[in-house]
Formats: sequence, structure tokens, C-alpha cells
Amino acid sequence: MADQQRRLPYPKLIANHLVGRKLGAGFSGAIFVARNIHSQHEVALKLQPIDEPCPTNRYERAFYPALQGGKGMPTLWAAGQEGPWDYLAIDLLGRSLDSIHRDLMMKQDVWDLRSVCCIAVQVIDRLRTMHQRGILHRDIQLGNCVVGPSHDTKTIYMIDFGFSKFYIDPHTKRHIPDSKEPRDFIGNYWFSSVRVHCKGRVPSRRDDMEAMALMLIHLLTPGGLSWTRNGVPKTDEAHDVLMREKRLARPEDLCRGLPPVFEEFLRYSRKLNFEQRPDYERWLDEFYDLADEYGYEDIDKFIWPSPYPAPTVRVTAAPKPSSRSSDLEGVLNGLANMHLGSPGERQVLGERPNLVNRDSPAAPKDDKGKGKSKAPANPDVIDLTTSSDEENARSRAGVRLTKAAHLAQLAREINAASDNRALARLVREFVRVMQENRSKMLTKEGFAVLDALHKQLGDPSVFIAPLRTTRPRASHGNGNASQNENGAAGGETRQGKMNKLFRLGMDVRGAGSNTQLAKLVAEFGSVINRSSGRTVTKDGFGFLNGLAARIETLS
Ligand SMILES: Nc1ncnc2c1ncn2[C@@H]1O[C@H](COP(=O)(O)OP(=O)(O)OP(=O)(O)O)[C@@H](O)[C@H]1O
Repeated sequence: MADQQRRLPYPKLIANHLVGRKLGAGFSGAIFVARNIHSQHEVALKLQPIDEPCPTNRYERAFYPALQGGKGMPTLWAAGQEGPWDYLAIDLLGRSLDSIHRDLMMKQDVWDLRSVCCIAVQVIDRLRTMHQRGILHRDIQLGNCVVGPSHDTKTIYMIDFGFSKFYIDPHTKRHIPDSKEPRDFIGNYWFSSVRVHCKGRVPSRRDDMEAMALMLIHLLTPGGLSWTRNGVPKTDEAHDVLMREKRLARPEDLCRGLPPVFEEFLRYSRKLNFEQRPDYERWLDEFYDLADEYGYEDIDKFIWPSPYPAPTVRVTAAPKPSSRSSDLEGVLNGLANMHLGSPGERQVLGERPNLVNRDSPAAPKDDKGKGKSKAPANPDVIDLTTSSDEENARSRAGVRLTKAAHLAQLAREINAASDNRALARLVREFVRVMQENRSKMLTKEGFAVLDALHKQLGDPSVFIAPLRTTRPRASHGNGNASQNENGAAGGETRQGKMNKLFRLGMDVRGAGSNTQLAKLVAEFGSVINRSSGRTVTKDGFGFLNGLAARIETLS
């Protein structure tokens, strides 16, 4: 192909378009600014020799018609073949995120959180559009996310559908089938999902989501994801090393130091079933909420340069997987992943031993004391952070725990508490941890604390369903006519949440028994679960403080 291009100079005029400066070159062609000689309309013209062995222009042409009119989807102005060239004339767009990234990395080591939230909500929305139209992108990367044309610079556009695929069979209207047969890899080395890249599985919607999650984490990781740092692998060995590193990278390590939503998003996309529709609305909400928490407005507008250029969060020193422990880690990781799953699949408290906590801080550590856990006696109580012994040891040594680890520990202690006085102390500790943390979002570990409280205050011996369940959430501009564009429909409105929390704060003061308090905890959990940010507000903390006081009084 490179030879062919050298033999074949790019034309000056093609399909009534004067070919101007080169915008970029890809795997199998190049792209130019071009002007229509009749209308003077400027476009981006993708040129590829017609006998190109990998005719991505031709593939791409098949997807444009289905994508027309979708927000952030380029308009196709002309396409066809002329002489030895295959051409596509599409909207002339702005800079790619890759080009912005390269410039930015000269000045700082990670992106600012506002911009990453913008990219998250826009790319989720773009994927929703593509998937709704039956198309997988299959090559999510920074170079394929491009700032819009001059009249629409705050929108991120998706480009490059050369690897895309219809996942809904146009004839049968059914999802394409999965297969256990490993397939040749199509996609990019950096962000393609572990399943597709390292295991040769058939791509589906979940893999576009995972690629996006990895791309977002990359932007917040100094130096980028570890496997991207040696450039494109040039040998099979280098590729094997890259795949191994990607496969073994644990979400909790990749996302250390980031708001929990990034880790949750990555785990979520990896747990989706082959044919499952991703819950785009939920993840839009999660990233809108994250932006809200940090006070960023209008994040459906990508503004560059960013109004908040300073990095706010970044991944902190993710340890490299060691080959010695990788197998055991893989097993533990698998178990931990099972445990972390989507809220509906979580282990419920009723099936755990209530007062016996085998994973408690007092549990013996392994010989070497490295906290690289031997498998705990009861796999049901594997710590969500996968290194609870280590965390507990660190906590005893006065080292600050992460919010997640601290809450997980509190849940365990509540499960082990045997009187009201201990419970009241733990509720106060819960309030302290939540208030000290910048994010007031009640994460799954926070809900585990409420679950434990609910159970202990109610009947510790009975089965209860977890308080955090899949929730009806507001939806942000999902293109569905029946939905409010501002996302006001569904879920708990802010006013409704305030009113309910205020009332719960009053009720808790008058509760006459632990059982009544348990009901109020359940109500509290459900209000937070249904609210758009899952955040604990001032009234929420009022309720929790009232709860601690009441538990103590009833002791
Ligand atoms: N419509 C456009 N407007 C402006 N720039 C564009 C446009 N399309 C592509 N580019 C620029 O050209 C680069 C290559 O484009 P594109 O990814 O579509 O080509 P490709 O040949 O399919 O590339 P690859 O082989 O890398 O996937 C992009 O990263 C972007 O910088």
C-alpha cells in the first residue's frame, strides 16, 4: 500500500473537489481539506486507492447512511470512485482529541476532570446513537474523537468507521451470534477491550464501552495506561507483553486515586453479557453527577482550552502486576469481580455470617505479612479492595485508608457489632468518613454500610435485599422523544429528595425501637439510591447524625 501511494500521486481535483492541504493519514489512505468547485463548500476528503487490500473507505461508506442526522456524526457529502481513487467527502471537523492530548502532555501529565467528564458524556451519547442504529464502532481511540466543525466546536464527533460493524443482522434483525472460536483482532492496541484484544472474542456493544472506559482512564493517568508507554508493538513478543499487561491490569489499580465512577464503569462494561444493551442513561447520569459534585457546569459542552485547566484527579502509582503472584491474583481478582458485580447481583447480607467476621482486622495474616492474601476462609467476604488485610494493617499503623476501603471496613465492623453503643459509634464514623471525603456520593461500599446497619437494626438473622438496586434514573438527552432533554424525568427530583430527607430527619428523632430505625435506614437508602447523584446532602447527614443519637438513646 505504501508503495502504491508513492507510485500514485494524490490528485488535485476529484469528484468536483479541489484537493487542498493534508489533514492526516491513516492505515490505508489520507485525508485532505477539499473545496467543492461549484458550491465552494469545504469538506474533509478521504482518499484511498481502489485496489487497496484493506478498503476501509468502502467499508465506511456502508455505515454513513445509517448514521446521518445523529448528533456528533459527520455528514457524508459525497462518496464513490473516480479513476484509481475511492473517495469520501465528509464534514470538515476540528482537532482530534489525540492532537489535543499530544499538545497538552507537553504542559501537564493528565487532563483536567471537567474535560474528561465532557468526553465521557459525549462519547457515551455517541455510542448510544451508533448502537441504537445497529452499529459497533470497534475502534474507539482519541484519534477517532474529533472536535466539531466551526459552527459546532463544543460537540465531539466520532469518525473513522472503517472497522465498524452492524451487530444487528439487517435481514434477520437479530443480534449477531457469539462464538467461542478465537478471531483475528480488529481494533487498536491501546483501548480495545481485553475480551476482544486478548481473548479473540466477537466484539459487541460492551466492548465499545470498555474501550471508552480505558480511554478515559488513560487521560487521567500520568504517562498514560502502562501498556501504551512503549509505543506500537513491533514484534509478536512485544505484542504478547502488551496483551499480558493489559489482561492483568486490575481495575482498582488502573483507577487508584480516581473518583470511584471510573472503576465502576470499567468493571460494569466488563461484566455485560454479549448481547446486553449497556445502560447508557445510567452512565450519563453518573458522569453528570460527578461533574456536579465538582461544580462543573454545562459538561455536555466540550470547551477547549478547558475553563478549569489544572488537573484535579489523577491515577496514583498503580503497581505493575508481578508474574510471581499473577495466577493467584487472577483467581482472587475473579472472585472480587464476582463480588463487585452489578448491584443486583451482589451477595446479600442475609447470606453472610452476621456476628462472625472472618475477614475482620483480627484475622491472622499470611506468614510473610505482605497482605497478599491467602484466600480468605469464606469467599463471600472477600474484601472489595482485594487487600483488606493490608488495608486493615495500614489503618492500624495510622495510614489513611481510601474512602472505599474505609467504608468496606466499617460495613464489616457493623456486621460484627453486638450492641447499640457500638453501632452508634460506627454510624458517627460513617458520617465522618463521608464528610471528610470530597465526593459525597454514596458508592457501593457506602450502601454496604447501610445494608449492614439495616440488618443489624432490624432482625440480624433474616434475609434482606440490598438497598442499592438498579434504579430508575433521569436521562440526559438520549434522543428519545418522550424524555426530557434536561434529564428531569424519572428518578428522584432534588426537591423530592430534600423533602424526604428532611422528613426522615424528623422521624428518626421520634423512633421508638431498633426495628423502626431499620425501616428509616431502608427509606434513607432508597431515597439516595433513586436520587440522580446518589450524594449525601446536608439533610442526609442530619438524618445520619440523628440516627446515631437515637441508636445510642435506645441502647
Ligand atoms: N472529517 C475530518 N475533519 C478533520 N480532520 C479529520 C477528519 N477526519 C479525519 N481527520 C483527521 O485525520 C486523521 C485520520 O483520519 P481517519 O482516522 O478517519 O483515517 P484512517 O485512514 O481511517 O485512520 P486510521 O488508519 O488511523 O484509523 C484523524 O485522526 C483526524 O486527525
